[in-house]
Amino acid sequence: MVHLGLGAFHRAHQAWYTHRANLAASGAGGHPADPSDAAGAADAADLWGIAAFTGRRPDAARALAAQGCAYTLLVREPDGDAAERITSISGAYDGADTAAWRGAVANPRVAVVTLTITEPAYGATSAMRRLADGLAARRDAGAGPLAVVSCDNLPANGARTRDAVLGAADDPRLAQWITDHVSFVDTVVDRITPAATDDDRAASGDPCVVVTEPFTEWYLAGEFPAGRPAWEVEGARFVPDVEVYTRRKLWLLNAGHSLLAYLGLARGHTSIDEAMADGECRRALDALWDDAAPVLPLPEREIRDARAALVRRFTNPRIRHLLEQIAKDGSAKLPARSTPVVAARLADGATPGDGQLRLWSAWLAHLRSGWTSDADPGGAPLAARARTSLADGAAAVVDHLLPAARPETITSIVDDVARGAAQIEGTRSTA
Ligand SMILES: NC(=O)c1ccc[n+]([C@@H]2O[C@H](COP(=O)([O-])OP(=O)(O)OC[C@H]3O[C@@H](n4cnc5c(N)ncnc54)[C@H](O)[C@@H]3O)[C@@H](O)[C@H]2O)c1
Ligand SMILES: O=P(O)(O)OC[C@@H](O)[C@@H](O)[C@H](O)[C@H](O)CO
Repeated sequence: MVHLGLGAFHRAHQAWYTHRANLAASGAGGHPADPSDAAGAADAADLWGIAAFTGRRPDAARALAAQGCAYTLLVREPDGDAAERITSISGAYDGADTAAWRGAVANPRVAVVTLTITEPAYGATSAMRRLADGLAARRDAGAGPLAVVSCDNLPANGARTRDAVLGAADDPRLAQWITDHVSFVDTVVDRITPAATDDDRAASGDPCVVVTEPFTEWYLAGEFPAGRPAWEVEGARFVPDVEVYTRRKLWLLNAGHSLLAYLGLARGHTSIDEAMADGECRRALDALWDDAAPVLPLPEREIRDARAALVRRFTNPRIRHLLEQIAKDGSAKLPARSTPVVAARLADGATPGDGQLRLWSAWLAHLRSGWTSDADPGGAPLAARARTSLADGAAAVVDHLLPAARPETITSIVDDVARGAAQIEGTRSTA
């Protein structure tokens, strides 16, 4: 396997599933061969190794390579940590090392490329060019078909990757080769994995430690023309279509996270569990979920259970998920987390939903006071307008989140969003 985006989540999720699949295959577990080394050990045929590339900076690759690519996964249970040594990553590389990248993707023993490159990367050209470049090297090497598996929090992430990579392939013959040989798998991934802290590193004695929660989920839909690890060993589910799971995850968990982040920051909180202890945030979360429930194509009972499970996960005081981390890149995240709910409600003749608009208001308040260009480069034009006035900011937010709505609908939503932000800020909506 090859991975792009060597962050915390990949190491808590795909690398862990692969590690466990290796353990099951070998009976004992072992360190697999590095797929970037074309002459790598053939005796590890049943084990899967991951050549993992960082996306933007070399630091994570250097630190991991310096310790032989193995690291500690701390699974934070409510009453203590369970530590596991993960050995599925077999090589860690600076993403800027284009020779290593091309060599890895072109290796005929590589069957799967996974991605965790964050949501904005799908609208930017650099990551998709890199992927197209690797696939061009694979075509030139005659290395055959493979699967590309996006593991980012986006609806139809496989289809979205395919469209973006075809857009980045300037040569039509490469685009045709990709269409004929590359399968883009849609996924829904779930495991709350906050960035590790200095305390976590000191306590574990591992500079590359990853901290995560016990819960984990992975739905996949698509073909693996060159094979794959037995991820089902740990419960990964291969399904014909992931759409319903996508909606449940993005509309409940991720939208809830974004609401708690923007409202929680405005109310002086630092982490998800702190925001959950604030009655005002909890009521806002319930209202957000109440709005999503009627347009979620799931039995009522399933939605109730999913909400209860999320309350348990969000209130885990041992997972300190920082609101600042979740608040990043709102301009790329909210169109997937809230827009479809509001659009579906409007299409059903319902109101946009006060709970959803509270999220939009909280985001507007954040654009006015908490936004920084490195935390959300794509939000710059919105923040500029938001800082001019609440009314202009509300219009910019609604334009961004609901570009196709009817003018009379927009006018009333803009007013509501401005009023909500004024209330969060304790100012007047005309300010
Ligand atoms: N952390 C979680 O709880 C979680 C859970 C489910 C899904 N995810 C998905 O995984 C993504 C990464 O989360 P994380 O916790 O690993 O974050 P992280 O900050 O630890 O790592 C992000 C990785 O993405 C890379 N990256 C960023 N922009 C890129 C670009 N333009 N091109 C290539 N690589 C790029 C970075 O270099 C880094 O390796 C999230 O954005 C989300 O879509 C995360
Ligand atoms: O990772 P992001 O930046 O897409 O979103 C922040 C969180 O909402 C997210 O990481 C969740 O923790 C995760 O999606 C849980 O599976």
